[in-house]
Amino acid sequence: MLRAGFAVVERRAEHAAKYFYSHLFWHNRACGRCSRPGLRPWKRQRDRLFAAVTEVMDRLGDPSLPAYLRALGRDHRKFLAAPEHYAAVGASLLAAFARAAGGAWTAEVEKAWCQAYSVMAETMLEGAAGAPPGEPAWWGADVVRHARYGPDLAVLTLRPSPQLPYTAGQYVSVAHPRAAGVWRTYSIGNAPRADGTVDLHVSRVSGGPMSTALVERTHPGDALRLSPPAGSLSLGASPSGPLTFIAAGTGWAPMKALLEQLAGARYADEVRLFVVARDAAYLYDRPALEALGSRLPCLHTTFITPAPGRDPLQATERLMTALGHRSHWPHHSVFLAGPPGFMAEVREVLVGLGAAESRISCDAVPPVGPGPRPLGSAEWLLNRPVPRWHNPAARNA
Ligand SMILES: NC(=O)C1=CN([C@@H]2O[C@H](COP(=O)(O)OP(=O)(O)OC[C@H]3O[C@@H](n4cnc5c(N)ncnc54)[C@H](O)[C@@H]3O)[C@@H](O)[C@H]2O)C=CC1
Repeated sequence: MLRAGFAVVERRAEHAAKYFYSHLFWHNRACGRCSRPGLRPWKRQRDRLFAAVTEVMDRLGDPSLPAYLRALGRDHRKFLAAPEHYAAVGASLLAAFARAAGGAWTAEVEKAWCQAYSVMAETMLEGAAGAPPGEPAWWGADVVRHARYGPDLAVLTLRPSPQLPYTAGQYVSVAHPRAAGVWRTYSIGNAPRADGTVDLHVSRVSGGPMSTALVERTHPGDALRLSPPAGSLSLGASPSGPLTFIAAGTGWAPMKALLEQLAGARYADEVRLFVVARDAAYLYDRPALEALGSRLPCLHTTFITPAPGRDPLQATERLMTALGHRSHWPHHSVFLAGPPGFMAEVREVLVGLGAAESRISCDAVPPVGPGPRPLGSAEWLLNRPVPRWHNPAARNA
């Protein structure tokens, strides 16, 4: 019943999202300043709200749902989310769903949604209350270095205080004083260091407030905020056997962190690395890679870019060819990071080449750019899109 009700609402997602935010801000004007809808395009707001609810719908009945909601609640501490905010959001969400669903929103559907929402909110609050003792809701982090690589790329080195506990491959959400009310997720681009600093690799997204602020308007001395680290991408307790790492664009960041960890462990088995970039100028971290190669002699790196003047996606085609020329995929553990479309495509090809699905590790990343054009209902019915994966343990409203 929950799914049926939501399916009707989803077809009028934009309308429901507009109604939701208007209702929420109208009825809770005192707490609405942090993310007034006018600050962000509706389409993107709609995508985030519905990606989050869709994720919950997809996991209904799945034993992983409570853990997912607890992680979401723990992460929402950075918004200072209190029980009264959950109640306000629930009231507005149900009002918006009822409005969008029209006659399909029966008393039974409403009752089922009320019950489901209160269980979800309680589980999230439980997650918030169960955060490790002493864990702050966010970390302050000073920018100690800001390196630009062309107009659209930067690597920032931050010093969080207190020290941020994390494992190689994890990510954090970032808030910036010049992008009010926005939290965005970035993978940490280094294995834990003795001095506690962390690197974030940022590719500017056109119209993206956070990536633009981080690339263009951030300087040493600026103070950012970081959420608790999250994500399940990891080498595991004792990696063994041949390993393949595939990175596209700034997806290089978590791969670099994992490779640094391997180098620290003096890993000696075969390690392949494919670095894919939209052009040669985006192979921005070659000196670090060379240094890594000298610490990890078993590392074999292939750089892949499109032919000069060709579409950036040609790099993905070239990668596929290169992957096809390699063998022994059933024995390789594969680690993957990059744009969501890239990861989906590569995963499919790897499985076709014989790689074991259970040995392919990646953290899905929600889109940071504008979403696709909303579907018309006919298109929706004929070709219902696969919901975009949203990992709320990390990715934020
Ligand atoms: N943990 C993770 O998985 C991480 C993911 N990312 C994501 O990686 C992306 C990096 O963005 P940029 O550095 O600007 O990369 P980009 O847009 O320059 O893309 C790099 C290459 O990826 C391939 N590619 C891009 N979109 C594709 C698609 N839809 N289908 C197939 N291949 C595609 C192309 O070959 C392109 O040359 C962002 O979406 C970011 O969210 C970034 C860091 C960590």
